[in-house]
Amino acid sequence: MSAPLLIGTSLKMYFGYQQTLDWCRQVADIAQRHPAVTQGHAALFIMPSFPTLAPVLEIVRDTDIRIGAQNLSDQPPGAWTGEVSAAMLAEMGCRCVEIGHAERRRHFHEDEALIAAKTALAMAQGLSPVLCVGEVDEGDPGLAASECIRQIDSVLADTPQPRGADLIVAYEPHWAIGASQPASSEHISTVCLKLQAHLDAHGGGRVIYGGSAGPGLLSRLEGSVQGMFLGRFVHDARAFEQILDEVMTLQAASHQ
Ligand SMILES: O=C(CO)COP(=O)(O)O
Repeated sequence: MSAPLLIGTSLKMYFGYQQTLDWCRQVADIAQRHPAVTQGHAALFIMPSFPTLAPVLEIVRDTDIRIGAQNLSDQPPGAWTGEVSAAMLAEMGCRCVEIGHAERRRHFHEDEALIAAKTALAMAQGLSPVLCVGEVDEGDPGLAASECIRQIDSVLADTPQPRGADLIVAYEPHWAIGASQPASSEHISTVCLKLQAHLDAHGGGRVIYGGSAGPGLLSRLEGSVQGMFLGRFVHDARAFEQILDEVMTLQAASHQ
């Protein structure tokens, strides 16, 4: 059987505390009964805000949903007021962590050296980095892929290989985040296939797409991505279910 499609989301800073827990209960319920998940065709991950990590880990305890943080410190534990270490995230049961999102690069001036340090610490603690890469402005997909490969190589230069499935690269063109619709399917497929070929040749990893993704997109991408990184368009948890329905349809089609 092929590897499960990765279907994940970051809740960013949209939801309140109780709202996050309620939404996670809904998704956990979907995960426990949807055949895409129970038959191993989809693997889910959720990245809620820091204060909700502990109760969310408890909510998903009887599921295979992976929980991750949206950020971590670039430093080992110590005198870093307000920061959260990779070690603590791993200890509490997180299995992945988001690194280098466009919003953190833009608003918090995160550069590649910082993103590389966070990635190395996450990997050392056994957390799967969800490493976000993407071009700033809309343009040629070949150039976009080259820019993303440059970002990947810069960040991963000093991390050990093979990385296998532990590395998730989220291709998120900055211009398609928070937009009314995702990048074109042709653009996404061209870039993601190039990134996947690059990872396959350099230590492994899996490429997923994010940026105004929602129901319907996975089907249009015809197998050119290993999953999706979702935002606003799964704030209604029923959209998660629709996307898992698509996973089942794709799975059935691949056996015809
Ligand atoms: O940045 C994203 C996921 O991390 C995408 O967010 P939106 O789907 O809301 O544009």
